[in-house]
Amino acid sequence: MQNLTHDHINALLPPRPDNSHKMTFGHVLNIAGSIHYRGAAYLSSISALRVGAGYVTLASSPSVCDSVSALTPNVVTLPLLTQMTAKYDNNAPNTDLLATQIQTARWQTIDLQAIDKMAVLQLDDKLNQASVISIGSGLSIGQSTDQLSVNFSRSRNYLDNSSLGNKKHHNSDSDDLSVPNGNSEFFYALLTQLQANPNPVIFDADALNFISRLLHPGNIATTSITLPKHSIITPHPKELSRLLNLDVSEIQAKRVHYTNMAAKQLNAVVVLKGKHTVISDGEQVFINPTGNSALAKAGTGDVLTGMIAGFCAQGVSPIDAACLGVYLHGLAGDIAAEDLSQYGMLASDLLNYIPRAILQVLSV
Ligand SMILES: NC(=O)C1=CN([C@@H]2O[C@H](COP(=O)(O)OP(=O)(O)OC[C@H]3O[C@@H](n4cnc5c(N)ncnc54)[C@H](OP(=O)(O)O)[C@@H]3O)[C@@H](O)[C@H]2O)[C@@H](O)CC1
Ligand SMILES: Nc1ncnc2c1ncn2[C@@H]1O[C@H](COP(=O)(O)OP(=O)(O)O)[C@@H](O)[C@H]1O
Repeated sequence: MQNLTHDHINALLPPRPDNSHKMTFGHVLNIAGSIHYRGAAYLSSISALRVGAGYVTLASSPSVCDSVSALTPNVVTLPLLTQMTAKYDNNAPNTDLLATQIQTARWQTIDLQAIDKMAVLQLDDKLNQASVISIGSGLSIGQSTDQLSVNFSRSRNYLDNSSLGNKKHHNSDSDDLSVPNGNSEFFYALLTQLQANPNPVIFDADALNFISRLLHPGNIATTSITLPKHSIITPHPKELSRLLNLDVSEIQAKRVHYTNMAAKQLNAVVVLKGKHTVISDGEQVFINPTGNSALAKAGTGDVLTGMIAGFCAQGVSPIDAACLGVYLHGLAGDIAAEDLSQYGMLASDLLNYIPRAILQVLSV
């Protein structure tokens, strides 16, 4: 077990070669945000750029993409299935009915067919192109009203039934996994799609809650799931308690033990958030000394997810990216609190202090 230090973090910072271009520093695909959590999509996207990623694409519902674009010119957006949303969203909330309508429509309407294909291929291309994928910040666990989830689910149905590729069809009925609604189906489809992805994948917030539901349908642990090879998960204590099916008090009493255990069980880097955040890959364990109560404010976890993704995009290993992200996130909070107080700092303020934290680490 090791405490993170300035020197350690300084040594982990990725190089910035002079002879470089934006793709030298990697591409983050951030699947985030939903109708009530637009801020999370913004915070997790900008923070990836703030730590040096060259390019961030936000994949979300059209309305979230619009909101984020209105706030910042720095994020590229991928509105999922825009045309289908416009055509169908208000008319037919039933996913199966929609899938049928789409199947019918694509033979009747040449434009719609082209648009559908383009939209689905766009997302598939981005999954393959991205150097790192982050998923979950503000991705609502709500029921069928969640626009993004329903859209993605539709896109998978469409993709599976179309001639776009030889995608394996996910038949939820024949699966051990519980797939209780469209959102889980959406996440399961994404998880399946990501199995073969060789690049890091970061799961946060509601993505973790989906994983918990797959692990413990009806609170009975009946199955195991496999995360992509280079996964990082960033639970707060309640989220880890859901993942491990334990009480929060039990997790908090043995933070190092359970972080390590989860890392081994899920074969992932685990970041257990809170004061003295614990980071483990199942072998090494790091404890973070930075941060203060200014960070106990809505949205700071979304900033952390983006920071870790931004370092992964630059080719840093998952465990090192987690250490860099956590330490600099806390340090940015410490510097911000000197200016703004622990009372007054906002998650959006934290974004502006990330460069100062990096400068401080570079100065050792
Ligand atoms: N601007 C935006 O768009 C924002 C969007 N956001 C997005 O919203 C989504 C849902 O986020 P959320 O905050 O509603 O749910 P979540 O964090 O699971 O809390 C639920 C309950 O869990 C508990 N609990 C929480 N932390 C704990 C801890 N450290 N230790 C122990 N327990 C803890 C606590 O329950 P209690 O203990 O009070 O019973 C709490 O009431 C998510 O996708 C996120 O990305 C947010 O980031 C905010 C800004
Ligand atoms: N008292 C504290 N001291 C240090 N860090 C904290 C403190 N409270 C919260 N944090 C940090 O702030 C972030 C909060 O993340 P999270 O709980 O996911 O919030 P949200 O979902 O609102 O973004 C985590 O990185 C956590 O470690």
